[in-house]
Amino acid sequence: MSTLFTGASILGTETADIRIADGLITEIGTALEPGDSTVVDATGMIALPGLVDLHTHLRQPGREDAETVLSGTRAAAAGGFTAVHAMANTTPVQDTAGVVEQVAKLGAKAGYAYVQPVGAVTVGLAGERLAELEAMHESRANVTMFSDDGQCVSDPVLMRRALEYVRSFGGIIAQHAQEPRLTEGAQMHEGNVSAEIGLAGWPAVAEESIIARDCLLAQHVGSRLHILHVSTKGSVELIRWAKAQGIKVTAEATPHHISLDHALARSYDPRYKVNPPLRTAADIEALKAGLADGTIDTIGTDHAPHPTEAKDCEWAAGAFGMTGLETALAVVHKELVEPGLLDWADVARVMSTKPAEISGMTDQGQPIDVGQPANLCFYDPESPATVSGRHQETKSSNTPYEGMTLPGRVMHTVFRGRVTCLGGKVAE
Ligand SMILES: NC(=O)N[C@@H](CC(=O)O)C(=O)O
Ligand SMILES: [Zn+2]
Ligand SMILES: [Zn+2]
Repeated sequence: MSTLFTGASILGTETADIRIADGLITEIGTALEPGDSTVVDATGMIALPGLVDLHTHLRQPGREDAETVLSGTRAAAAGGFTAVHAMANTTPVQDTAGVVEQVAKLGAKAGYAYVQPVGAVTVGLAGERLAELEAMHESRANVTMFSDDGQCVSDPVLMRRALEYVRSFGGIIAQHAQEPRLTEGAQMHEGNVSAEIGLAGWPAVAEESIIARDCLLAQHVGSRLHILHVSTKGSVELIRWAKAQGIKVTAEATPHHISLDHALARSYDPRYKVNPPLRTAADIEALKAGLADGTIDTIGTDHAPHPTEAKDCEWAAGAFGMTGLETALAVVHKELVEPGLLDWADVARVMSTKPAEISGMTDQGQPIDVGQPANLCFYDPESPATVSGRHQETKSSNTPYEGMTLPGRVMHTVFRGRVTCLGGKVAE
């Protein structure tokens, strides 16, 4: 069985037909004969390697009311993703070989995207003692990335030990950079809007001080560090400095931090409540410039589904987090491609090649070439779509883009040769 995608523009440049069979790309060329292939029209669409997200909350085990591995990977397929990294803040926490293997197994069973579990750095995300990092690495889930995301590994000694520990097997620590003492009770970005509306502020320095510390620790012990959801201009500057020193640091920005700002909190709608908080226009500009010059390596969605009751309430009681898998590519198109900061090859880099490389994946993030695994995303850049949380694949409706029109949409997704999304509809 083979499928022929016709007329797509590969990374926004040459137009070609792409044939896939047996999980691989078997032919690329112009005016290919259909033969007995199923033909899928991709005219005018941008063909990208399947997107890879290093930062996804799938909520299973524990919060299946908000998301499951199945619903979350269906959302991934709808968003053009062929691999997601399932964050460790589940219940129970992904801090043992048993739990990470269970999550990987659920991913394989669902079949919509590669599910790579992230292991917790500390037992129960409690920040007190290291989890079984090596056992998780050696398990069938083959964990290489570890994170207490949701919590910061704030103890510098523990952070140092974690960095040292994973160095032996080429692992990486992904830090949620938030000095907890500086953010006690914090509700939103600390600035003129928080002062005006009377919500407790989360200062930029709470993020920047941890990034500075951890870059120096990574340098000291010679280990790899990844900074999750970078949100401030100062953070971008620190990471640019660290990279110039040769420190092995990589960094991520989310679609929401490059598109939305703290003024939205004036609505008191907890839909805009997220950790780290939405920042200022100047921070947004710095993040975009950082993505354009490579200081920021990846776009990570931080897809964080929450059930209605956790968001349908007053701001202070609302949960932190926003969904993002199904809007990520269109937001990147709008915020980075339309203004000319990135071209589609850059998008492939920040949303597929780089994240796959950071995680050490070998069959994702590959170029669109004959012989490569058939992991593909076809995006129509001229088909605006209005976001509706209720109509998304994710179980939760806490999208910050509700009612907004984004400039394009993912039409087809192929995961290891399986068409997981066709014409904007996720396969059954
Ligand atoms: N980003 C968030 O606001 N929330 C995330 C945790 C996290 O990414 O820190 C969640 O798990 O809900
Ligand atoms: Zn986080
Ligand atoms: Zn997260």
